[in-house]
Amino acid sequence: MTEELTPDGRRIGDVLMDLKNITLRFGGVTAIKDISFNIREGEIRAIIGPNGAGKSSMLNVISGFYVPQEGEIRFRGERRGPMRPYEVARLGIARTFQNIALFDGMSVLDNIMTGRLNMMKAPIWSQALWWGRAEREEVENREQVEKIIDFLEIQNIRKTPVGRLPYGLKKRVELARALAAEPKILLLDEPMAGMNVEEKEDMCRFILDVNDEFGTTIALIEHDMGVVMDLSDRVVVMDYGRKIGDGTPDEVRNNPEVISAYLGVAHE
Ligand SMILES: Nc1ncnc2c1ncn2[C@@H]1O[C@H](COP(=O)(O)OP(=O)(O)OP(=O)(O)O)[C@@H](O)[C@H]1O
Repeated sequence: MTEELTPDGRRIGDVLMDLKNITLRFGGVTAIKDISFNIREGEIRAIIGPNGAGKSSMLNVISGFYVPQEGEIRFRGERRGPMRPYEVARLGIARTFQNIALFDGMSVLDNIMTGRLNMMKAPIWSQALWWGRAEREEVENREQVEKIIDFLEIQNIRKTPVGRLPYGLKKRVELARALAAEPKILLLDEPMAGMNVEEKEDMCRFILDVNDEFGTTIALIEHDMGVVMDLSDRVVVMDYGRKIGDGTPDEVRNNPEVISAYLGVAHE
């Protein structure tokens, strides 16, 4: 295994996911054009670009939700074919959504527990009868969920129905639910969208802490350039479905094509 230390002392390992020559079309629209990049173990990888650049499409390809017409995806060196959502979860990929997708009427605790559903191994009859393995699993699930609740500092709202929470906390609960699945790769779709400055700072801290404490690899899409540059180890820049930049935040910041295509637009 190759391992590198980042300037702030975090460990970045081998390539975890390798995407080669990915092309994705919707009818006549080519959302992704022949893009290759990889995600290394332990890193925080951002995908940025102007509106319509193809970022969400790319996140959906990574998560297995979209199957590209061309190209190859390897996860831990193994070629990944089309998969069902539960197979993706079993592989260790979890995500949050741009528009929060929680159960408003359910408590914070119950919402986070749903993140563990894919991990239940006991057969349904033993779950129904509450015996042996099912009971052990339930205890394990609760322990893991409690750990995450402590970690994300949401103990005081554990019984609150999610619908009553302010936006920033809902986003934190969504992060908690994704973490409950103990993912190898966590995909975050605009984790800071709609947040005020304080909520953004909290979210940034939690993302860094998750990466640090659990060693979770993180891929994210985010419009807030300050956040992206602060958080990420490497950044892929997309424009009109093409990749126009890929590198450290500094490399990307100084890439002329990126400046004209994206940063230029953002500062107009
Ligand atoms: N399900 C779909 N059906 C048809 N076209 C789509 C679909 N999803 C995305 N597209 C098109 O693919 C292109 C890329 O869209 P995508 O949503 O991936 O971009 P984006 O960079 O995430 O944009 P934004 O920042 O506005 O969310 C756009 O032209 C979009 O209209």
